Amino acid sequence: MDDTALAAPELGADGTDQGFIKWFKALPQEPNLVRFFDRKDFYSVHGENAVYIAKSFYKTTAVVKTMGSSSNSLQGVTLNRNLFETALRYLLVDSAEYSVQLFEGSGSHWKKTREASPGKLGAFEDDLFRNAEMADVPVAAAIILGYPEGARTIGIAFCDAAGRALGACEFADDEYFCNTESVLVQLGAKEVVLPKEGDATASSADASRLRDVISRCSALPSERAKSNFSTKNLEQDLIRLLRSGNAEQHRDVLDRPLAAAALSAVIAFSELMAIDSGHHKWNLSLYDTGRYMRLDAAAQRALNVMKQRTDANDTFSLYGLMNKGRTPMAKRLLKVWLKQPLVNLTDIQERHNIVDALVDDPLLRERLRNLHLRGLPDVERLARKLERRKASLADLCQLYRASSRLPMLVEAFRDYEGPHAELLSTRYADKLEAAHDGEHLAKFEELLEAAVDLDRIPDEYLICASYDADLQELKEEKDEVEKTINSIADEIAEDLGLIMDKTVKLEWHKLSNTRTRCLRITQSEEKKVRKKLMGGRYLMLETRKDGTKFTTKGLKEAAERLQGISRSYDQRQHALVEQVVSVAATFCEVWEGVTSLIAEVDVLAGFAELATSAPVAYVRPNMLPSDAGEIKLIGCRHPCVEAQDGVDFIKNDCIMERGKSWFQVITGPNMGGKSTYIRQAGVSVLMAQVGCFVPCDEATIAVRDCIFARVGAGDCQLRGVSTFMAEMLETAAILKGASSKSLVIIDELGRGTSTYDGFGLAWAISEHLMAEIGCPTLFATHFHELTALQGPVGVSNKHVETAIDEGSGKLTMLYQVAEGTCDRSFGIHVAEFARFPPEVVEMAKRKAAELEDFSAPAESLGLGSKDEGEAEQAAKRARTFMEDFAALPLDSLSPEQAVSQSQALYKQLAADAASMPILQQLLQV
Ligand SMILES: Nc1ncnc2c1ncn2[C@@H]1O[C@H](COP(=O)(O)OP(=O)(O)OP(=O)(O)O)[C@@H](O)[C@H]1O
Repeated sequence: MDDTALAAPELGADGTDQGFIKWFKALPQEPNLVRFFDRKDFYSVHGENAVYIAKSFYKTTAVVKTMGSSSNSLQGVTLNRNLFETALRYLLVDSAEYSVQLFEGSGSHWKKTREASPGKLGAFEDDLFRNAEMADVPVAAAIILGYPEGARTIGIAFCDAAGRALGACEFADDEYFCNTESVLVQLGAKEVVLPKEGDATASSADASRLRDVISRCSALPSERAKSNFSTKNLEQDLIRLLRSGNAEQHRDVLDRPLAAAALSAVIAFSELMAIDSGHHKWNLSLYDTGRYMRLDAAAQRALNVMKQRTDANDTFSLYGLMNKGRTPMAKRLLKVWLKQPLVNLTDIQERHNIVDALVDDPLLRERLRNLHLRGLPDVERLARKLERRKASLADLCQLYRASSRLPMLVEAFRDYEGPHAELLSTRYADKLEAAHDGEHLAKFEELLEAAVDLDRIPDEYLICASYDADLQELKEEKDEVEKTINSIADEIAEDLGLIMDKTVKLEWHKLSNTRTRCLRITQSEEKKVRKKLMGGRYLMLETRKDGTKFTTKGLKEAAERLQGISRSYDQRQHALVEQVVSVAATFCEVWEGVTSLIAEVDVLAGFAELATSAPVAYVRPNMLPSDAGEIKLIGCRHPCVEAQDGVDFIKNDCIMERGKSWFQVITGPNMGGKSTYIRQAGVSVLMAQVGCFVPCDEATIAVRDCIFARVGAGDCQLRGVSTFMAEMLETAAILKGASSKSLVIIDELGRGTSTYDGFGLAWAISEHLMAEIGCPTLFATHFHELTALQGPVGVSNKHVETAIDEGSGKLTMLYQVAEGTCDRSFGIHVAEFARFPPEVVEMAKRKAAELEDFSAPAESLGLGSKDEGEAEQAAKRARTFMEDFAALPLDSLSPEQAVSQSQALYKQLAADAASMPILQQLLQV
């Protein structure tokens, strides 16, 4: 943000108006709504929002001014245009948690002229994206819940304004709304319309769980009256909205009452009927929930799919890592793809084929990325502007620039001679060529070449005179008068003995509402010619420090003529721009097709770039049908961890075979690399199904229909779930949604609890996954007891290896995942590390096997006895120490925590030993 953006403009008289304050205070209070007031040269925000805006954007409340008197006062803060746009972007797009209203007027007369919310940006689109890329596709959704025949059923519809796509579907869901959650994640909905509480048919428990799901998916719930869900006019509305003009062919949607109700609500919310330019432009489909891989919000988070505000750098998230596209369209498409990984084997392989071609042919990749795609404008947004007839001549010229690149793209594809030549030809070259033929974009280019004065670009965007006879005539007249003005000026200069453009200049002078031509001379020149100037021929206009302005009757008349002609010329320009825009708008459909091809090529070329530029090159995964029982990731890495500076990543194999190692339990110390190992497997599967190569040396992946991820306590706290049990039960319920074709990743379930409840549930979940679902599962846990699991799917126990340097006592994480269960003497290593006397460690080692059995007699602790009572006491104390030590959840503590807690126990023991010579003796040996 620059300094000018931070200077708060002063609130004027309007702001202090008592009428305004009274009127403002009477407005209904609505949470998450920010009202802006357009005060012509700046904007203002009032009340509580003023403080919020000041803190968020000025980083100080000093800019908040109190208006009015003490009995009737109101806080206000002002924003210049830049800051207004920044605030809008934050409220509506980045945080996507607010609605915004803009009021225009003065005094106490203000009218709401525009409003927007995260799922409906239309009214502010130009302000939002004038100086910033549109990073997301704004999708609005509507949900209605019903219980036909007693079954909990969801109707959901969405509106993707950018892609002009409407969709709806209806499905049964469980009490945790797992299916709804994955559909919301797939759609990337920013705002979800729901029937107003009270109006809704949903039970209150269901309604509140549904709201939780919506928030978990980072969408804003937006309540609307039940009447918005009425389907009374739906068919008529669809006839007007749909490209086909035919509602009948959408009986698949219309005959599903809840889907249709949700569709009505999303159409009403997005105000589609009110936007004439959108009529007959929309496509409607019955949304197939099985079309894409399902990811719930927790899986998205666990796999770091999307960027978080707290990410220290871009490569922390998969999106940041994979976002190598050159155009804004590619950036948006990647977000959509990451939410909608493919499940159809052929479609996945087709994307891999294209990436393959681009990996194998670096020249083609280079040509596409660095010559033809780099610097392309946001064609998608420009085309939409054009469609709404809001495009300027400059916008059309941007589209012209994009259009002229298409033949080069075609040529680049045609030059490729590798194994995927036919695919590149049919998928891109042929289509782009057809879009650019004489009937389509070549014609669009001709139109602009004929219409736009290309010589004046980029200084001015004007229709060229030759395009229109009237304009030509006006231009000639204008040139003629300008010539006259110049010769009058020359003649004046000669008369005064001055040199044009040196000692005298021809300039503009503002006279009330008009401008006229004049001559200006400096003060010192004025002294020399003052006599002549005062001679009556010259009319003095103004004398200031920077000189004296004057004119003559002839010059003034000529300037007036020029003004008249200029006005007509400008009007003609304006009319012609409108004409050109409306002709250009007939090409919108072609642009839509081109946009999606460019975006796709750009994303895939970015994947190829990532695959080749990663610290270790990625490989093309061999994809198998989803019923194949095999996921083999050889030399697998976590792409985000690997990409961090200074990380020397240790690769691991993750081989999951049905019947052998379909269910893997990974144990090992905290910070040992368990999470990274299980997440990198999930990330690789996700990347493969998005169409990307994978961070492995070799990979075979049976397509997954969904990835479920559950992460333990950390996540629980984040979500504010009241009890740990609730989280566990929810996990058990959510896993009902998994099938044998899913991938389940569970990380440290039950961490933070030492109760048997946690373990019992972890066991129950595992049993359920193995016996009932049979899906490949990676389970990182500190419950060693889970390693005793057995099942027909094949359980494989793994552990992450650590090493203790005997000399320094330093514990090193090797990050190597090895077969078998974790070495349980880890706790003893920690004790060594904590510099326990070797004898105590020795004793602990001997007793390690019996740790659970604390009934060992005193002698077994090797205490011997002179005095039975004292020995007994010492043994008792030693046993307590052993009990306490055994109870430390060493595997779920960091090494530092383990050491400090062990040391604390030891210190206590040593202190108690002060009064127990036997114990003292033992500790000092
Ligand atoms: N294979 C690896 N190669 C290099 N560094 C790794 C590897 N795996 C993990 N790390 C590093 O170790 C850190 C801890 O790893 P991770 O979170 O996976 O451990 P964990 O055993 O799951 O611990 P926790 O139980 O605390 O989640 C990671 O942030 C990463 O920096």
